[in-house]
Amino acid sequence: MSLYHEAAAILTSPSTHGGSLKSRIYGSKDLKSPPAQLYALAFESSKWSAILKEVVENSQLLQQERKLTPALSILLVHDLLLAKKGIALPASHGLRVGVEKHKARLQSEFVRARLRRKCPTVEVLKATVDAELGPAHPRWIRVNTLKSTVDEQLDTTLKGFEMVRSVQEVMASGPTGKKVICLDGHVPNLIAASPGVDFTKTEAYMSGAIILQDKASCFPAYLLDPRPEDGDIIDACSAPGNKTTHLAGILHERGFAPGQSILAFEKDKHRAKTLDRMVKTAGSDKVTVIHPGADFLQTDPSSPEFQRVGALLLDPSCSGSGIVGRDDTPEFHLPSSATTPSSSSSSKQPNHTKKRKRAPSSSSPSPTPTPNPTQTLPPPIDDSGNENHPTSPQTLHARLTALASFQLSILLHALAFPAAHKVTYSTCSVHTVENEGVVVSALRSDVARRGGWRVLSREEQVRGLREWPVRGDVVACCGEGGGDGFWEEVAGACVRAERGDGRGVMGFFVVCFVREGGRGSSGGGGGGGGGVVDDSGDGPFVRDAEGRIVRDANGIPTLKSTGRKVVDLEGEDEALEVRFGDKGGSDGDGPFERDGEGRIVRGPDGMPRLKIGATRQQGEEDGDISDDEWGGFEDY
Ligand SMILES: C[S@@+](CC[C@H](N)C(=O)[O-])C[C@H]1O[C@@H](n2cnc3c(N)ncnc32)[C@H](O)[C@@H]1O
Repeated sequence: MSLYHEAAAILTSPSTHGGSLKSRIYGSKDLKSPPAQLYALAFESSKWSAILKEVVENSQLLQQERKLTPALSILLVHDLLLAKKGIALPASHGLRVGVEKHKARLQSEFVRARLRRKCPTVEVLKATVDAELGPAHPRWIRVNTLKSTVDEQLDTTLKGFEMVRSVQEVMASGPTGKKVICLDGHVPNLIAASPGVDFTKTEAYMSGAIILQDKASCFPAYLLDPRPEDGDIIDACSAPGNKTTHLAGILHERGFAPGQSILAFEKDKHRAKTLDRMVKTAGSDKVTVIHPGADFLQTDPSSPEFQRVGALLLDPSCSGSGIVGRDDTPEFHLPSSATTPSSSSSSKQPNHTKKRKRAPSSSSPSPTPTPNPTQTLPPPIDDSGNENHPTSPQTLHARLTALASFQLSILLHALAFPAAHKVTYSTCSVHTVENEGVVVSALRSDVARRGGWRVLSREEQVRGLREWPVRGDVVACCGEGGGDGFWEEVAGACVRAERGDGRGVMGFFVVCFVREGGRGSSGGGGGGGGGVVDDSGDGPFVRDAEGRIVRDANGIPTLKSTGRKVVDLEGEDEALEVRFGDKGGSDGDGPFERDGEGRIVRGPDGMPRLKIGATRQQGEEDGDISDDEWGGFEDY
C-alpha cells in the first residue's frame, strides 16, 4: 500500500480506537511507510484540508478522476501544491499522473482560495492556517509521588529544560522548539512542559514515576482531598486509572491509615486490564483493590464491605466533548464528490479526528437535566473510547439526556453510602446538562436531602481550586428554593476548565458534595451542617443586616450552624519543601520563595509560595489570566 493509501486509511478509519493520530501511527506494526513521513503527511494534510477541500471541489477533480477517493484527493493535492518535493510517487504512477494532469486548474483554484481569505501570499496563508490551529496544548506531567518527587524529575527527566513563570510561556514555546517547563500553580506535583515534547520514551514514564495527565483531569482527586481519616475511598469509574493513582499518590504523601484502601470499580473488563497495568506500574497496587468488570451501580452501599467508605470519586462516562486530542490533530475535511462545485468549505463530511469546539452553555434551570439541542455536536468518540456519531441535534439531545440520567444515577448511588462524607463528581464534557444540570438534580433529590448533602463551597476547597478562576455556569445552576444567592454559591462551588481559553487545559467539570459525618448526622437545612437546599431563605452563612455574606480578610465566611469559619487558615505556615536546584526563573532562582539552602518553600498543601511582589503564577484572580493511554493510556 502506498504512503497515500495508508494515510487515507488512517484518517478515514471509522474508529479512532488506539488513541491519538501519533500513537496510532507510531504504535502500528502493520504500516509499510516510515511513521514520521506518514504522520507529517496526515497532520499537514488535515491542517490544510479545509482549503484543499475547496480546491478539489471547485476543480471538479473527483468528477474527472473516478479512481480518486475524497481522502486521497486531499493528500495528493496537498503534496502537489504544498510539499517541497511534490507527490512522493514515481512519475509514472497512476495516482500521480491522474492528479498532475490537473495541476494548472488546481493551482488556480488554490490561488482563488487564498484570495478569498484575503492573503496576498502563500506565506501569509500558511501563517493564517497555523494561527487557526490555536495555541498548542502543553504537555502536563503529574509526578507520581509514590515513585518520585518533583525535585528528582527536575534533576533527571527534565534536566536541561528552562523553567519559566507561566503556562502561557510554556504554550508559546511550541513553535520555537525550546524545551521549557513551569511548575503548576494550582495542583501540587504538576508540571507543564512544552507542547509536542514526547515523554513516552523516558524511563520516568515507563516506570510510572511520571504520569501524563491533563491538569484539569487532576482536579477531582485533589478536590476530594483524601485523608487517612477518610477510611476507604471508592473510585467508581476507574479505567484507565489516572485518578485512581492520583488518589493513591496524595494518600501516600499523607500516609495511609492502617488497612485503608482505594476500591477501584471498572465495568468494562478490557479497560479493567489497562487499569490493572496502570495501578501496578504506578506502584499503587498494594493499596488498591480493583473490581474488574464490576458495575458500581450494582453495589450495595449498605454491604459490610463498604461500611468504612468515607469518600468517593465519580468520573463516569460522558460525551467527552472537552477532550483535547493529544496531538491536537486538526479536522480532516473531505471534499464532496457531488458535481456542483462550491466556493466555500461549507459542506462537511463527518470527520474522525478529535478536534472539538467548546459548545455554548445551555440553560438548564429544570431539576431534570435538559440538553440544549443547539449545542455543538459532541465528538465522534466518547471518553470511554466508544464511537459516537450523532447525526442531528435530536440525536445529540437524546444522547445527552441518556448520559445525564446515567450520571445522575451514579451520583445518587454514591450519596447513599452510609459512612460517606465527601463525593466528587466530574466529567470531561462541556455540556451543562452533564454537569451543572446533574448537580442541580442531585441537590434537589430526596437522597441528597435526606442524607444532608450539600456542595463544598469555593471557600472550603483546597487552595489551588479555591483560587482557580473558572467556575460553574450560573444560569444552569438555578433550581427552585434555596434562598437568596444559594444557587449562585452552587455555581461558584462548581469548577470548570475551558479548553482553548489560554490556560492550557482540556474542557472539564468537577464539584464536590459533602456532609458532616455519615448519613443522618446533620439533617437537612443547609450550610456547613450539611443541608442541601437551604429553605431558611438566606443560605448557610452568617449575613449582615443587608443580607451580604460576612467574610473575614481572607474572604472566608462563617457558618451559621457552628459560628466558625468554614476554612481555618491557621497552620498554613507549616512548610513542605521542594528543591529546584538551579533551574530558576529569569531572576536566577525563579518566582518562588526559597529557604537558606535555596529550596523552594511550599505550603502544607504542597503549593510553592510566590516571592512577595512576584507575578502570581496561574493562581490569578478571577477572570484575569496571569496567570491513552499512559504507557498508552488515555489522558482524561
Ligand atoms: C471517564 S472514564 C474514567 C476515567 C478515569 N477516571 C481516569 O481518570 O483514568 C469512565 C469509565 O467508567 C467506566 N464505567 C462506566 N459505567 C460504569 C459503572 N456503572 N460502573 C463501573 N465503571 C463504569 C467506563 O467503562 C470507563 O472506563
